[in-house]
Amino acid sequence: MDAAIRVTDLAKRYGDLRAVDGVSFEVKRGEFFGILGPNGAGKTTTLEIVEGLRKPDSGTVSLLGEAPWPRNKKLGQRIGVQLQASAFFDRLTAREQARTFADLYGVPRAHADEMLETVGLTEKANTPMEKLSGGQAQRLSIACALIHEPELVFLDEPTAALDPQARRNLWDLLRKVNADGRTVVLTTHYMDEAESLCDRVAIMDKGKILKIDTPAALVKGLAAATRISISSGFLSTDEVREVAGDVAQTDDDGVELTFTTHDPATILTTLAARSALDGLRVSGATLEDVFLDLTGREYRA
Ligand SMILES: Nc1ncnc2c1ncn2[C@@H]1O[C@H](COP(=O)(O)OP(=O)(O)OP(=O)(O)O)[C@@H](O)[C@H]1O
Repeated sequence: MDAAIRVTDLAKRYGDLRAVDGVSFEVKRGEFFGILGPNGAGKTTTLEIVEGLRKPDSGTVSLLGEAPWPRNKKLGQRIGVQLQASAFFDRLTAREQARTFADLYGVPRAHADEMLETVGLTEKANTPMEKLSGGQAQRLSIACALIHEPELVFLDEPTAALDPQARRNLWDLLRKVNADGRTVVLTTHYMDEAESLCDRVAIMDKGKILKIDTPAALVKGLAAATRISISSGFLSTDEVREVAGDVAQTDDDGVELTFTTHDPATILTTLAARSALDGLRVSGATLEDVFLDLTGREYRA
């Protein structure tokens, strides 16, 4: 089957800044695809070019088999773009916003109410935008992006600034959107979000895609395997290095001393012998380790 999105050698500069610097990737139909990277990596610019909102300096985009630029009316009905909540009218209620979108897309207004139900906002249908919580406003923006039942949905940092519970609720909603057969493309600077939701993740930094794979394969390909944390104050970072020659990356933030190792068994035995197991946490490598491995620096969203 043809790809939902095919991007080849995309580039976009703002003055001297290469915001997008030779980006290529493909998204399969039905896939949940994530672009993960810190602030300023170029995720939004990439997404806007793919959506047809911005013109690239060079490179090509095929979106559902069409060119999104210059503005392509055929695509409007087939894709959904989640707008930031700030793009709504404050005084309108959730239902009025959703109905406005239904009118814009020429779909029955009943769809607006169905979508509010899908995103769990029926109870807030008569609440004005300005009185919705951050999570509710994000849900409304997703409802509006889905109102015309697009094949493909773009979400730009959909859970930014939400509390952990609201984020997890929204994750469930996004999984449902994808399980309904829609292709979902999301940008995020949250590692755990990419890991939990996406079939495949493109790790982006400084305008370039460094690697694309499933979260599991990204982590598996990594040399650093196990992350061990113990309470601070039992050993110094120097002592950790002494105890275990095979230690990469130690960090003591005053609460926890954390390091990664290829040889957890030996190190855990040594820590036990020194009665330094207080607050012990052991975990496998995460996408944060992948980022560190790829860029040589800690991930700071
Ligand atoms: N219209 C613009 N004019 C000039 N520079 C821009 C413009 N839009 C973005 N940039 C710059 O291009 C770079 C990439 O920005 P972009 O918004 O694509 O990154 P991002 O990965 O989406 O980051 P964020 O998570 O902060 O939104 C940044 O350094 C940003 O400051």
